[in-house]
Amino acid sequence: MLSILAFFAAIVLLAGAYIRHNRLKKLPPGPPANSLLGNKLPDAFAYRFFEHWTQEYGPVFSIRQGFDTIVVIGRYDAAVELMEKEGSSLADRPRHIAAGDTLSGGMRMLLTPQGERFNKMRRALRSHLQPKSVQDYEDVLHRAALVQLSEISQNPDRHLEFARKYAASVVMSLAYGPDKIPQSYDDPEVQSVNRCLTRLGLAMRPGVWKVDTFPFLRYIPGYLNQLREGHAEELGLFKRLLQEVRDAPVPPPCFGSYLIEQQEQLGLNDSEVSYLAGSMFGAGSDTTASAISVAIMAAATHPEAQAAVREELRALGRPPKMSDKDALPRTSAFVTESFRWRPITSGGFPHRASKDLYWNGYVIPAGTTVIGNVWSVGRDPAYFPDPEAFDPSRWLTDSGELRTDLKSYPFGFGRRVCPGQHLATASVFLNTALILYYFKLAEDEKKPIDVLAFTESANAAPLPFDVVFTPTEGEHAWDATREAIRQELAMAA
Ligand code: HEM
Repeated sequence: MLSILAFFAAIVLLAGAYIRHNRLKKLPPGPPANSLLGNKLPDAFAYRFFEHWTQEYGPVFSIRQGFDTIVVIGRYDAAVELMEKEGSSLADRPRHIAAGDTLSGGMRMLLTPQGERFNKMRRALRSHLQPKSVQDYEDVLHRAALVQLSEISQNPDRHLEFARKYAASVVMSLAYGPDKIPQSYDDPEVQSVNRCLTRLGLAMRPGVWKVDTFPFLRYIPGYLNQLREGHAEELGLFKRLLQEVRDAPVPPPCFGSYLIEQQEQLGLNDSEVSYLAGSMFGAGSDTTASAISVAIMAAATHPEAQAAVREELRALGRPPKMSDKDALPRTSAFVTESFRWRPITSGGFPHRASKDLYWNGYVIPAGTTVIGNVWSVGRDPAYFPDPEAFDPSRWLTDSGELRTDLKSYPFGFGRRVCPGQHLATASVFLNTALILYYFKLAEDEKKPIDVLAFTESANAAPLPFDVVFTPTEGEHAWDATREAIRQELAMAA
């Protein structure tokens, strides 16, 4: 008993010394903290709460959770200076024993620490998701977007569900080939992958797995069994899905085929390539679906911005395509503003400093968790005046072109920036353009949309909301609109 007490006393003393040592290093300012437990954080929407601390303590503030220091960046210039320019020193992730090491076996790219495995995975994903490769997927995206449009035209009340099905179709088809396009979001394979994602989301919730704060808990027999079983299940699923690609008589055009063909050159083992393809679904499906739904929400609640986009789209004289993007700056600006207004990964994803970093006379010590708070960076009043206003014109030059000198970082920062950003942007652009070409969107007066009602999770999804869809030509044009969409879909099939 005495030795256990002595052990814990030593931990407390060491932690105290560590905290004092970091204080001496002049950390960025921050709210006062309990000397042992650190700062109390709200149970929900910490990223919104952090905006208040940004206003109070400045663009870069520090907080503490147990023994860990966390630095939060909430303004544009500081994000560029630290997250972007110091990107190579912030390419690591904080250690996630529960979700990363155990549940993902260290192979889920999002949680993989900086190092050889991360570099190999990133190289493989990048080559397949760069802008040029995304262009090659134009037909897949176009067909899937038309399917979504057609479904909305039949059952407008279910627009959220159709956005989820669209995103699942695109990512499944890109990862495993066109045969894998699900017929519905309830498809058993989509559901199996989603079960894994739910488990991941739970394992990543701060405080759920105490082992992430007290690593010695990992040695308690049986403690991590539930996560180990989860890992075995998801590895089995990801391996089976990739094996189906391997067994196909003709390799389908997809990321899975590329991984199998290039496996040796990429230097990745069977489990790693399986996880890489499987992670694509995890990272890219619900995020894209939520971003499409946010654009729908923005359109329904901002009739003038919506009308400006429709005018541009209608001037084309035919339904828009992905390749029209350069000719549709207002539509692009609308999408970019929807990313800023309600970013999906609102709180950003934690990075880890691999060396001491210096900012304005403060030190961010090596080992610190650094979070670029996407919500706040996109609300920096110096760059985005009246930040809560939805105003696509902030992304346009005086001559109406899309600005290239501004970003709101919805896809994160530096070396860990989302490799799927071009694909996701193409998806949101195409769906927004097609929906606003064919339909006028409005709020239901009896059920106004709560534009702040989102899920509390790493990727925020809008809670169900009602939208009134009316054909662009008016109520009388429902049949003609459905027929026009049906014909376009037939041509694209
Ligand atoms: C609107 C949709 C999307 C949003 C908002 C989004 C956002 C993000 C963010 C914020 C990160 C973390 C960046 C950081 O650490 O600073 C991330 C990482 C990642 N995303 Fe996306 N993403 C989206 C779609 C996609 C798609 C379509 C794919 C793939 C098909 C994808 C694959 C990934 C992967 C693999 C990572 C991990 C990268 C790493 O840790 O190095 N994402 N995403």
